[in-house]
Amino acid sequence: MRLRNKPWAEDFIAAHPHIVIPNPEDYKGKWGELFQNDKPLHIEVGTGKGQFVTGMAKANPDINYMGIELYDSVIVSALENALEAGTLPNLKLLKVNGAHLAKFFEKNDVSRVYLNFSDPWPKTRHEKRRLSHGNFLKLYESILVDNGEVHFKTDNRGLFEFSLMSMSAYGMLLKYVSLDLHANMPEDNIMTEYEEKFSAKGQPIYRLESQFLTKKAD
Ligand SMILES: C[S@@+](CC[C@H](N)C(=O)[O-])C[C@H]1O[C@@H](n2cnc3c(N)ncnc32)[C@H](O)[C@@H]1O
Repeated sequence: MRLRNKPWAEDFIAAHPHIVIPNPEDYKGKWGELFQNDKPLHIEVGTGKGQFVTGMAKANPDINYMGIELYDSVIVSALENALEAGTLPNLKLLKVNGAHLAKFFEKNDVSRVYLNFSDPWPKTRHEKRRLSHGNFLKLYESILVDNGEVHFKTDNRGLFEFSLMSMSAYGMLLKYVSLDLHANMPEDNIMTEYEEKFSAKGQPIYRLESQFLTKKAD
């Protein structure tokens, strides 16, 4: 059943606490207890309707996935996608602001961060809201394992260039950069909703993989 009536979203979400975690602060430092295993945890910040995390969870049962989304009205669609996909014990959703990740995760909780088609916030005065701004990178570093990675896809050239510069200025290693992912699409690429929409229009998809480097002691 597809829910169109968004006022129902809150109740629908609350009825599925095994997928949309109602008390994420309880698992800080011990997410393995929730998943009942010690597999690595990969999170997507700004998961939208969750097509990517659901597809990744199906394709990679040895990794735990968590889709993080700000809005009830959007995460309800991710929940519907997760339910339609059937039993995926390695998939959870969190309805929280990505700016507050440190409330729910601590160092070594997360092995990889995905940022897919993040809002570009094109005005310079809003650049701190971009999910690849240095302040967000610092936050990701504080919850990732040593040498943890950030994987990023976008259709937006301005955001892509900003993110390359931001990650490079932060001292991250740029491991992979593509200016047209679909020209030579990796077999294991899982498309997001936005990726499908923009690539269908013939727009190039930019992608990068970057890695935090362990800081040497002085
Ligand atoms: C443009 S959509 C992309 C959705 C999906 N990742 C995709 O590629 O199809 C960006 C999503 O990020 C969410 N978002 C933006 N800022 C966020 C934040 N600070 N924390 C969590 N989600 C956020 C928005 O609500 C929106 O659903």
